[in-house]
Amino acid sequence: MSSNVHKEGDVMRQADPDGHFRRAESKFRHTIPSPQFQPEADRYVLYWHSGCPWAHRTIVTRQLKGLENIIQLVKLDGMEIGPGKGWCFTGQNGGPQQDPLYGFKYLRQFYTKADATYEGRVTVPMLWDKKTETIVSNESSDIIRMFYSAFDELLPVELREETKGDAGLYPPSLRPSIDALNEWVYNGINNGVYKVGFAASQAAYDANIGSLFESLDRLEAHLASSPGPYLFGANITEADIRLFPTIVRFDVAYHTLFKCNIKMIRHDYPRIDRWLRILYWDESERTGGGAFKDSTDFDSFRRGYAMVAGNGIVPAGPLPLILGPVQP
Ligand SMILES: N[C@@H](CCC(=O)N[C@@H](CS)C(=O)NCC(=O)O)C(=O)O
Repeated sequence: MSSNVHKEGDVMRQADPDGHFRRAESKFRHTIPSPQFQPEADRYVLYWHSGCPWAHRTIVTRQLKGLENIIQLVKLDGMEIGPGKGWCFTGQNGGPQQDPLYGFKYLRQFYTKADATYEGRVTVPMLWDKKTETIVSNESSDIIRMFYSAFDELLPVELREETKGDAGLYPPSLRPSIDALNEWVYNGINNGVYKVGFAASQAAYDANIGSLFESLDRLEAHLASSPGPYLFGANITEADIRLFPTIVRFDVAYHTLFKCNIKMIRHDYPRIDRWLRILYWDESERTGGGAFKDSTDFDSFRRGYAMVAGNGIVPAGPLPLILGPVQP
């Protein structure tokens, strides 16, 4: 009973027959660097949609790493429901009218170009290789790790992970701690909101809502017991990158549209809220000039979640969408 295989037209069906949402494994898991995929400028293209939290982490990382001139970005700006449809180009929400490489209208066309027999879900983010004309990866957690260091030889010395040492995004000294936190944050929070929001039965909702808020409580406690301002101290790490897209959507989308409404970040989790605002409002060099703020499109994800989890009506609040800047 897994959601691994979804036939065309199943875009809106997210839960398994028992009402539980189970995220499918990503199918394309190649790596850069590898013999087939070498780091080169202007060879790879990242396809994304601004509503998607998994794509959001790759966009943040691209900017934090200064990869803007190395990895091309192409924005899908629509979602159509029906057989053969899904993520698409409309030209009406800040993206191009059609794909600049092949003139495709749907993301699905890349998946079937890469693998004519592909039957899995057609998801963003997706990293495309222009040279071999195939998908490198459609797994955000792998893509961000490639971005940390695979292209470092093409970047100025000060942006390389080797130069940054313990201040890097995924420094060897912190890897076990980051991995451990990622694990429960993914299950309880990143994917936790989806297990609640896509639950198709009361039993599935009831089974998952508690662990989401227990995980948020645990996160608040983690921040209370750590030096801050970031999850692992004075430097932004992978743990912050992976958490941010979920937390920045929480009050304005998940709380209402996904029924994650036992508590709100801004009213009930002062340390998480502070952490969020420090990242969001930072437009200094530390964030590549605003990687978190620039990549956050509140309207896009409010509209997106209203469509997938509601009837398309976008709730007005809470206002403001995010509280103001705070000093780190
Ligand atoms: N494991 C993937 C998940 C990506 C994912 O689920 N993306 C969603 C958008 S937020 C998607 O494209 N959904 C379309 C579908 O499931 O049909 C990753 O982290 O990259």
